[in-house]
Formats: sequence, C-alpha cells, structure tokens
Amino acid sequence: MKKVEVVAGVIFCQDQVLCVQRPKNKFNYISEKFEFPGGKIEEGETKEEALHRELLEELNLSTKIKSFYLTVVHQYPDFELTMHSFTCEVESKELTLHEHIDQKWLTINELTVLDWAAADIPIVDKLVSNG
Ligand SMILES: Nc1nc2c([nH]c(=O)n2[C@H]2C[C@H](O)[C@@H](COP(=O)(O)OP(=O)(O)OP(=O)(O)O)O2)c(=O)[nH]1
Repeated sequence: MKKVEVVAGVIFCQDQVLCVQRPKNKFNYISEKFEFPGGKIEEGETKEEALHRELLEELNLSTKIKSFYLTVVHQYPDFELTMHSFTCEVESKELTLHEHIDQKWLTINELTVLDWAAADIPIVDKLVSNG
C-alpha cells in the first residue's frame, strides 16, 4: 500500500481558521473536500520548511508556524496518509488560491459544518473539544 506523508497548517487569523476546498478529483473521498492547506514533504526538508513552502506555493501566504498540533494516520482506499498538523498565525487574510476552489475563514465552533477530508476529522475534533 502506497504511503504519503504530508504537513498541514491550522492557520489562525485571530479567532478564525482557514479552511480550503480541494478541486474535483477522480477519487471521490478526496474530491471537493475541505482540508487544512499543506502538502508533501520533499527530500531534505524539515516539516516546518515543507509547510512554509507549501503555503507560499498554494496560497501565496507567509505564515508564522507556532507549534506542532497533531499527527493523524488515516487509511484511504488506495493509500495510507500520515499528516502532521501545526498551528500557524497570520495577520491578514489576504491570499491567492492557486490550487483550491474555495476558502472559508471559520471560528472553531463553525468548523463542523464543512465536508472535510476524512483524515482531517481528528484535527477538527481536537480543535472543537479544546475550544
Ligand atoms: N495538504 C493536505 N492534504 C490532505 C489533507 N487531508 C487529506 O486527506 N489530504 C490528502 C490529500 C492528498 O491525497 C494528500 C496531499 O497531497 P498534496 O495536496 O500535496 O498533493 P496532491 O495529491 O493533491 O497532488 P500531487 O502533489 O500528488 O500532484 O493528502 C489536508 O488537510 N491537507
């Protein structure tokens, strides 16, 4: 089974969190789902370097990475995903979507209304239960 390792940012602007929507995909389970932005770690990169690079590439967003949040291991039908999440902070919500089709800035209590990628649910649950 293929294994994929990614980093993702739980990006806060004051009390709101950035949620981004993936484009249509042949795999239903990931198609048009919301996620925390990020991507694959390249060889020789630390997790933080990878996250910083991905957020710049995907969103043109320069973030301050605050701390490690949660690692999720999730079995999708065709690969196993290991996702390391970090809390991040931005002062402005200004960004450009290069790969995603929509963005929402939501308070933690609003996060559960979205249709999240399954691997993101433990992160959403932890955010909600920690208030
Ligand atoms: N970045 C990110 N990826 C997630 C999350 N949740 C989740 O299931 N994933 C999955 C979707 C993808 O299969 C994989 C991340 O890959 P990616 O976004 O770097 O790349 P991709 O597969 O869309 O495209 P590619 O780089 O292979 O061309 O992890 C999440 O919250 N953030």
